[in-house]
Amino acid sequence: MFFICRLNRNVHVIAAGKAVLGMVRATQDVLGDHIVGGIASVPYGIQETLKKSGKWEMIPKEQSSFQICEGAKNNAPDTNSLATSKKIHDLATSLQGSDIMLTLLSGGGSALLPLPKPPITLEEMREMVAIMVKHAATISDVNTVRKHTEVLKGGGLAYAAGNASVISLILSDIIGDPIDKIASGPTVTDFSKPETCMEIFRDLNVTDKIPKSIIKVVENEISEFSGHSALPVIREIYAHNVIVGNNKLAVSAANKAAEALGYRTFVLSTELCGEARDIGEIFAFFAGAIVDVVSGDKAKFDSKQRLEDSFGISENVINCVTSLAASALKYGERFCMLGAGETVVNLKGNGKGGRNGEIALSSALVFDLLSEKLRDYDINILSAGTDGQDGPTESAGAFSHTHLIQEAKEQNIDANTYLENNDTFHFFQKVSNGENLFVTGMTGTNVMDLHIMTVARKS
Ligand SMILES: Nc1ncnc2c1ncn2[C@@H]1O[C@H](COP(=O)(O)OP(=O)(O)OP(=O)(O)O)[C@@H](O)[C@H]1O
Ligand SMILES: O=C(O)[C@H](O)CO
Repeated sequence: MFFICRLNRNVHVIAAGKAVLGMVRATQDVLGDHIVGGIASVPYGIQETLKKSGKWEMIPKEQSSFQICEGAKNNAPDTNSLATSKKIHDLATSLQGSDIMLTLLSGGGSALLPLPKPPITLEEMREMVAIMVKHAATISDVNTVRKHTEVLKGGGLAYAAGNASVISLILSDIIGDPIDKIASGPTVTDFSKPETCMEIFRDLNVTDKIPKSIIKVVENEISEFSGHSALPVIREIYAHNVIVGNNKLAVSAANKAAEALGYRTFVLSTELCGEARDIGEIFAFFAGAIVDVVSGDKAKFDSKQRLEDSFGISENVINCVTSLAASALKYGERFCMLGAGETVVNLKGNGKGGRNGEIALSSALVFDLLSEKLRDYDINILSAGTDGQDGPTESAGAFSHTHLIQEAKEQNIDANTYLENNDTFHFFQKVSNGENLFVTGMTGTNVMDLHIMTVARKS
């Protein structure tokens, strides 16, 4: 793509997402007074949290023409983020051809940039997302629908900026870094067809539950644009979209930190997805398979077989992990397996929890199943959201270990009941006074979830 724009005190910054405050600050440091103003839509409380944790390098410098607006409690669009979106839309439409709109985007941007297409209301958008998420829709599916039903998404923000030059710096929180899906792609030409929205509703079996106004907007689009892109392809010429970070960076940093602490490490994948509980069980069965190899016993309960049969993990990968771990453990070293990605939860209960709570608790239940075999090993798992928020909870995630379930039993807490009710937050809050909850507060970044398992022989 050929792209020229002249930097001359003409940069307007528009930022939206959980991780954009630090990005705003970095652009201020680099561009100085070339930035003439802007608006950042960020989550409630993030400025205070970052200040309290001493992350001053992530706090933007004060500038009267730059507004920082907080909103979207619990990552759901609200009247505050709607008001901010309207201001952002007005700013974008006021730009001239000689202006540069520097857009900073990260995950969480969808809830922070809501502007439903009439007659859809904010409440109906919230309802639609809640229904889809409850039926385990992936974020890609949710955002495909958002792109067709909201003004600023699916390239709408770039479109509003008319002839201004649009440059977007994007921090990815979606597997595979799809620029059109992250924060619902406000500056990316949308090539998805509106028909896909109806297919997604059908596949999730939720068509009847989706508010009528949303169905109507999608149907109108289908008849209006049938067979074409929802936006003129010419938008591509003006928008330059660049991924500036993703979960591979976070995993690589965690991997280096583990090595520095003396662990032998293995990265299972940075694209873990599917049902959260499966990922928890996979990690725990890997621990079982590792211990089987170290002990050389003919296992009573074959974890390797379980990894292959129930989760389709290839024999090659299992052998690779177990032999690496076994060679470390045999020589007194510790082993660390890392993974990252974003799972889904098929919500059946009415409890409070998140993907990471489910991963931690389901891994603990497998540890309990394998407790006899694992008794000479110190095995811990941390599963957490890099943004510091695990679903609608106050924690980033939770720790799991080989005696967690036993500990809970001794405290008359039944893990299965909590897991079945999707109530993992309360489980972890209750057991041992919450010592296994991982509470960080908002971190100022957002590159999906991290899962870390350490395995060591007990001394
Ligand atoms: N009670 C619960 N137990 C388990 N998971 C839940 C529960 N309630 C919500 N979730 C899950 O939490 C997730 C929504 O949380 P959140 O809005 O923080 O998502 P996110 O993907 O981390 O946000 P973003 O990507 O926009 O930064 C969904 O995957 C949803 O299924
Ligand atoms: O904001 C969003 O849409 C999600 O975090 C994915 O980027």
